[in-house]
Amino acid sequence: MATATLGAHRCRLSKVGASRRPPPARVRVAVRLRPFLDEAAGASEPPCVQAIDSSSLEVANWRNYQETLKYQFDAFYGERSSQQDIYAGSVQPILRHLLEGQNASVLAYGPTGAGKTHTMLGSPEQPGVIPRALMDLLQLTREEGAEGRPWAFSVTMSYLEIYQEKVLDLLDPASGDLVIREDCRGNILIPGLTQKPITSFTDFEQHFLPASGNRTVGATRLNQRSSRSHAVLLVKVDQRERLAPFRQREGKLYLIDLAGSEDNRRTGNQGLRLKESGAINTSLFVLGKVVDALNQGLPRVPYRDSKLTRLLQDSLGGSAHSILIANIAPERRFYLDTVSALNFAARSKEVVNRPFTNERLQLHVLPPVKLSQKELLGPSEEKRTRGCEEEDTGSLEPAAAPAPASQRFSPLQKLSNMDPAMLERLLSLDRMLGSQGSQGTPLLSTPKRERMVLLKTVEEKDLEIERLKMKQKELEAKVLAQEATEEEEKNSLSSVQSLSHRTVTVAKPLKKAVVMPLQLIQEQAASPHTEIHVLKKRGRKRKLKTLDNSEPQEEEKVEDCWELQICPELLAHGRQKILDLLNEGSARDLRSLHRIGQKKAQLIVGWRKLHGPFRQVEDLERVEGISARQMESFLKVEDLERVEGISARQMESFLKANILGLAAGRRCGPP
Ligand SMILES: Nc1ncnc2c1ncn2[C@@H]1O[C@H](COP(=O)(O)OP(=O)(O)OP(=O)(O)O)[C@@H](O)[C@H]1O
Repeated sequence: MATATLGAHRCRLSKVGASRRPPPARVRVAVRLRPFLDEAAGASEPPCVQAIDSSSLEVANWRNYQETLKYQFDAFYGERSSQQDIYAGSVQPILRHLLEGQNASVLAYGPTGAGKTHTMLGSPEQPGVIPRALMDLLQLTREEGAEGRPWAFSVTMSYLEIYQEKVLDLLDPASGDLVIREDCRGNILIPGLTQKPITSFTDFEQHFLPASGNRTVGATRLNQRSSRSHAVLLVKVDQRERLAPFRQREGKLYLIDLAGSEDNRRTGNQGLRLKESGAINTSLFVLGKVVDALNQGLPRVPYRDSKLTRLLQDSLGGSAHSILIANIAPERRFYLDTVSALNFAARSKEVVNRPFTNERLQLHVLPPVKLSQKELLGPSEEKRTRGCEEEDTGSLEPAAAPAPASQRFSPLQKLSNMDPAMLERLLSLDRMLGSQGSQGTPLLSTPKRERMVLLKTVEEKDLEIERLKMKQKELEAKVLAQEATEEEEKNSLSSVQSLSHRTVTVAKPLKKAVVMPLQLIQEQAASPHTEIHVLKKRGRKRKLKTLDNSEPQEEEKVEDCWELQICPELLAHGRQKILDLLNEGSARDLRSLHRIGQKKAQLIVGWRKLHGPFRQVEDLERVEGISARQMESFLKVEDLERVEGISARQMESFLKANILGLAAGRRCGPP
């Protein structure tokens, strides 16, 4: 007895960065054998497929009837298996991933007439995977999203078919061929595809049943109601965290009933049917090539060679938990189709996906809009007397259908000359209050006076945070400078010449309250230590000593001389930060730099106004006293012409004092 050894290659994904890649999840493969459609035929001929156990089967080898081909899958469902067996055994377990913001897909594959539509759709008496999954998913989201649970859920559905390489919206058949796109994270999108919100199974049926009627089916010799297209039901589960940090997740479930591969000698297809069959077979052929490319780790996976594979890009070798249900028929006349479907299934089981949680933090930073004091304070006294409600909704219209998000925030937009970070916090606060139920008073609906008080409090807190951050930066720089001095002393004392450098792990600075995309946070987390190399011996320096009023004289003793050596990346980063500060910082910001007092800060600002931006940090040396005339026209600060600029000698110590501190603060985000 020979055993098939198919799909022996392990799939290697073409993307790099293995350490940060999500854990792999192999495409799971189940095989379902449909019963004989004609019982009489079943009684007279044995099925061409034999079950071995619940996950393996054997097929006679047509080249040598003394042999059988054995196949091992994740599950094998025999003729007597019910719709519930397939659903509970293979599909239900992946639904939970959707509630974790991950993608999942179920594909029914197999030759025409082998039972794909029966498996996916079923009948009212024997509902298939689609109605069962929807029923469970809606139930799950209801339970998990109940009041008091951390997440709120919303579910939407879209339904499309790929017919002769056209993507058609089954919920809006008039929309024409749609385009498939990919976002920056590799998610496949179809702009313009109808999305219907569904909250109950009745909702789902209301949309799904008529849309199913729009699917292209036709009669062939092998199937009276043969699907002439690939049908894709997309169910999106959006979830929103009710409390801070207000994460949002999106999980997508693809339920796909593929059109069957067709041998046109047996289907007797002609004309349109033949053309349809050509498109179906071509896309299934490309599907096979995609699976092979993934298995062999080829650098190019031909996803774009057909609409079907383009759509399945994030399900095969992509980000979804995928299950392939290969449907096969027992009749001998299906033998070759059966072996070919089993071979495809065996290859697919080697494909490895990398599902990840599709999560982001809510960030609606509004562009700052400068408004007059009058606009800031809202309508006039006279208008104020009309009542807070009208004023605070920012509209004279009575409350109607919920406005789009951008409009809902319009009252806050009036105050948007504030720091965007503060606005974001307010919006989050508002959403939090809003999500507490209709009784809660969202911040934006509070009377203006209270709102202003709240805004002021938040502003004060932000200022305090800023002050603390400045202080922290100063302390960090001091500690580093002190460490450097201690090290210098230590090295001088021990006179260990061989020591060329030492590595210091910079104390982790407090995190700045910046909302960052999860991916960015993960990337930053991947480099846990910031290393600065300090104290490289430069040589020996003669110490000069001044004797009385005479000229400086050389002292006999020579001292070791040490210099800071910072890793070049950090050095460049620190310099850039200083440069940014010099070009964009206010006089107050500039004072956060070491060796820059109030007057020098004003001088720099004045210089910038006169001469344009600094091109490099060293341009500071060019800063010198500004003439009284220039001062009058630009600064109106009388005594700056007496302030000296920064000399070349001061420059070195200025850089040392500042670069280290600023570079050490690199993980805190932009200045
Ligand atoms: N497990 C099953 N039990 C009973 N009848 C089945 C089963 N599977 C399929 N059938 C019946 O077999 C016939 C063909 O099935 P179906 O239309 O699902 O095939 P298909 O693979 O979707 O074909 P096509 O690719 O041409 O659309 C249908 O009449 C269906 O009811």
